Amino acid sequence: MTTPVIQVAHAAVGYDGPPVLRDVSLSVAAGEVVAVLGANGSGKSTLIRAVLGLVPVGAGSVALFGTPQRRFRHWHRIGYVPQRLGAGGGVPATVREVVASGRLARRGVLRPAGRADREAVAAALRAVGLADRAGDPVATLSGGQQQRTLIARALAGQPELLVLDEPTAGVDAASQEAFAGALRGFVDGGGTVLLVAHELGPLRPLISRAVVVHQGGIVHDGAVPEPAGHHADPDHEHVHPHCDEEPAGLWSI
Ligand SMILES: Nc1ncnc2c1ncn2[C@@H]1O[C@H](COP(=O)(O)OP(=O)(O)OP(=O)(O)O)[C@@H](O)[C@H]1O
Repeated sequence: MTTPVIQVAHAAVGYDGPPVLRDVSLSVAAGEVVAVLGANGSGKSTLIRAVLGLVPVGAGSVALFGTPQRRFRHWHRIGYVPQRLGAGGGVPATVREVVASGRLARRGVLRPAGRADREAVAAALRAVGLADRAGDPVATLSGGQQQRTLIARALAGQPELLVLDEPTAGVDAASQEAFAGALRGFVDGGGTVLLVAHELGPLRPLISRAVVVHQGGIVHDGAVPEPAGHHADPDHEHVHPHCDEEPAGLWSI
């Protein structure tokens, strides 16, 4: 059996106060694209932050690429795009500069960018469809394009695992499609993805597994459930019969 990329075992995770997640276990194998679903405040972001060591794990354990998280040092193997982070922030950086910053963990701050760095940045820009905006200040881009810039920054580091917190939230349709294409390229190249999502949209065909967080635990781990209330959608496909087992209402839109 190959070593899981992510292995969370019986983890309790929280901030000050009672744990947000209790006895959570999750294993993600190489090449999987796992969506973390759940209602607002259910703990989706907390789960992925715990995987990355950004929130302490009180009980249980987390391992990355087979190494206990507290001993894990190869963070360049992981690309992370946090939730709703403005790429512009008033900084007059160009799209290319922001994307190039994703190379720093690989090359070290003091070594000048080499050809491999420039090629990785160019490939990441092409992957998200922003090659023609490379020289533009990030602040002049739409919200969706700024989000794509952040995804390109993560891709530029050539990670093996991408962790994305609501990458398509509030993003225009063109950017969602561009992002889905970039993600497909990443997965076709052998990458592994863990992402939080409210609406899967064009990402849906890429998702190999869904994990639903509810009331502090994982209540579903398997096929992507149908979102509650979306059966009336014009593009809703009836790929399954209606049944009582459907975890309706467990992830809100
Ligand atoms: N930094 C923090 N300090 C204290 N409590 C927090 C912090 N971040 C989140 N929480 C709490 O943890 C719980 C889970 O939040 P989390 O952001 O993980 O949920 P979520 O499922 O990602 O929600 P959303 O869909 O709204 O992003 C919430 O009750 C939230 O208030």
